[in-house]
Amino acid sequence: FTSKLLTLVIVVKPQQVLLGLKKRGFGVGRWNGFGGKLQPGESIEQAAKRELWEESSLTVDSLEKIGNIRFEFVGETEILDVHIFRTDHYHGEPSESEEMRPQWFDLDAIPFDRMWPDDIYWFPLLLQKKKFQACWLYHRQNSSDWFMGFKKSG
Ligand SMILES: CN1CCN(c2cc(NC3CC3)nc(N)n2)CC1
Repeated sequence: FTSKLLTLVIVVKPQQVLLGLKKRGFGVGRWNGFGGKLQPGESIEQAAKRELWEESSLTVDSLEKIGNIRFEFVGETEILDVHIFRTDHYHGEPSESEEMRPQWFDLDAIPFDRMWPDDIYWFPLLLQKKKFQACWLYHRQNSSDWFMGFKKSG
């Protein structure tokens, strides 16, 4: 198996969370935090800050590393190793990019039915400022329906 390092940044205000609607590419049509791949020579945190800026035009002083989820897909050999960050302090106003349309959501109105199915399991932990690790095994039936289960961690 090979693993691909990816970043995910969730921007939180006291009563709201910033999500972006993915306009193209992997996860198109789903609301998610902001993130992407690392460029050569970049640390994970540098990549996370860059992707946040590219996709939402927000800048941050600091990111808090709060989680790591590894996604395996039945029948595929590449594992997605997603490093998840939270920030409560940012600069600027969110604006639409080619990749993402940002929108603030009340914490009791997070659109889990239009997000990746794993999110409903770990978003509450992020909002409670808990740190977590998880492994998911996804079955990609066809382009639309996915189902998944915890993969024995390790
Ligand atoms: C740029 N990255 C892509 C992967 N990603 C994912 C993935 C994910 N589930 C995996 C089955 C796909 N779930 C969330 N919430 N984010 C973060 C952003």
